[in-house]
Amino acid sequence: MVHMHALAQMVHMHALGAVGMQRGAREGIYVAACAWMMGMAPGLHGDLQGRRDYMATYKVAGTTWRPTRSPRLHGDLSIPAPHWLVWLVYGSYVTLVGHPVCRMDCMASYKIACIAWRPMAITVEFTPFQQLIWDVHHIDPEGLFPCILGHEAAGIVESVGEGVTEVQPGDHVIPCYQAECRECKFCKSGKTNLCGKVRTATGAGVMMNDRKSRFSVNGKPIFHFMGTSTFSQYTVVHDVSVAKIDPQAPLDKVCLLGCGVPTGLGAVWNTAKVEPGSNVAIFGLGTVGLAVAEGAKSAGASRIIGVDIDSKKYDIAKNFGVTEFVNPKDYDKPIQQVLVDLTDGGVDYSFECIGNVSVMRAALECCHKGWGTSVIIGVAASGQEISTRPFKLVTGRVWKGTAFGGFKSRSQVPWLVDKYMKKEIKIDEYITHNLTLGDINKAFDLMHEGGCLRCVLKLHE
Ligand SMILES: NC(=O)C1=CN([C@@H]2O[C@H](COP(=O)(O)OP(=O)(O)OC[C@H]3O[C@@H](n4cnc5c(N)ncnc54)[C@H](O)[C@@H]3O)[C@@H](O)[C@H]2O)C=CC1
Ligand SMILES: N[C@@H](CCC(=O)N[C@@H](CSC=O)C(=O)NCC(=O)O)C(=O)O
Repeated sequence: MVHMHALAQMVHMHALGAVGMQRGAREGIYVAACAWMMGMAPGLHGDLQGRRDYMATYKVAGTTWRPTRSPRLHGDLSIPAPHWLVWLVYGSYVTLVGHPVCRMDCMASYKIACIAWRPMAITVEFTPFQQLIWDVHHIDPEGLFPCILGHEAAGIVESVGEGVTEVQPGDHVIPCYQAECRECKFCKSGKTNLCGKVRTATGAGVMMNDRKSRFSVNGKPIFHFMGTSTFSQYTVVHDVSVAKIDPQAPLDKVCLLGCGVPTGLGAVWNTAKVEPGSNVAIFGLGTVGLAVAEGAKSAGASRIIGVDIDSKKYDIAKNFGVTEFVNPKDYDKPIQQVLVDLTDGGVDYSFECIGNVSVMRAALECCHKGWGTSVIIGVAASGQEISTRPFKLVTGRVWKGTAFGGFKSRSQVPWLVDKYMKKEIKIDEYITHNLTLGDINKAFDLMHEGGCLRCVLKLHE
């Protein structure tokens, strides 16, 4: 009973938009409202017919939506059936095209909302719908749809469930897809930042206590995503999945500390433990790769070689510490050989920040014999496998991986926020675009053109 009660601990946070609200099963928690815009006609872009009286954003400054009833006690949303199609297609698109879509979408703080299933359909060019559905399940068994996407955000606690002690309504928080319970085998090991307490539930898109979702549309459950589902104005997360942060910190900036920036910094500081004077190669100069560069520079690396197929990345990468740039397209020989030749036998540390298994091999093989360490950060499509000659490991190279840069989320995200407030780490520099939700397609275009690192989407001006 006690155990069940503990599992029921949750936090209700109003962060972004939301989707349907549902009374919590046992814990008396309620949530959410919807955030999608009512102004546009449903149809091509899949606008949803949310019930206006549940457009509850009453604690969100500047909102035009006002609840006529408490969002805590009522509600579901009414979504016309055809929009499920849009939603599923969008979900498939995210899964197939990969994390850039998710990640871009996830940039949000309170005053900001992203809606997972809105206009994305227009960018989908895949054809057979059934094939898409098959791919959703085939490519990523954890990619359950329909769901509310989003995992990189910041917000304010709206209400808490019984037994929640570490956060209170009004607290500023960053949701943590990597939880930290401090009591499971993983947390107590001192060897990892992974947490086992709610992982099986978050991987299955449900809450831990009753294995059910807190979101629904027309009575049909909508899955949670990564235990966060931050593309909504309100969300429901486990209490072990929020880090309480300095209330002075600007939420529309520190939302980036929910994933990519800590991952890059932590890969260097916690996972690789780069020493002063090291040679470092970074494959992929998106936000994660640039955060690796920033971390490597602060760790005292002497050479930081950025590798990217987009030469435009070099100019920006210099500002994060990259000292040299290599575009694999400029060479006939394998990129690992290019790097070995450039560095008198190989680099001390390499980081794969793309999610490409061929590049992961190159990143390992460009490491110096005897000691070179390669850290896999990129998330490959589910089912993909890495390979190399075992001899590469026999002769002293080390292959590692990292999730959230090895940071213990609840303990260390507040520390990262403080470092940002003291100007010891960058955040603003990763935000290349600030757009409104209505411009979300433009944001996707920018991202695909390679000109966008992180785009923060505002729901309302
Ligand atoms: N392990 C973890 O905890 C986390 C992993 N990730 C993963 O890290 C990866 C990077 O994320 P972002 O920086 O946000 O992505 P991004 O899409 O912004 O950046 C990727 C970069 O790789 C470059 N690139 C693509 N193919 C390449 C190739 N063959 N050779 C060289 N460069 C190539 C692109 O031009 C781009 O600059 C993703 O796979 C993401 O899922 C992100 C956050 C946390
Ligand atoms: N479900 C995928 C693997 C997804 C994955 O590796 N996720 C990363 C976070 S990516 C952030 O943008 C991660 O840290 N995972 C650790 C975890 O505990 O989930 C698959 O099945 O391949």
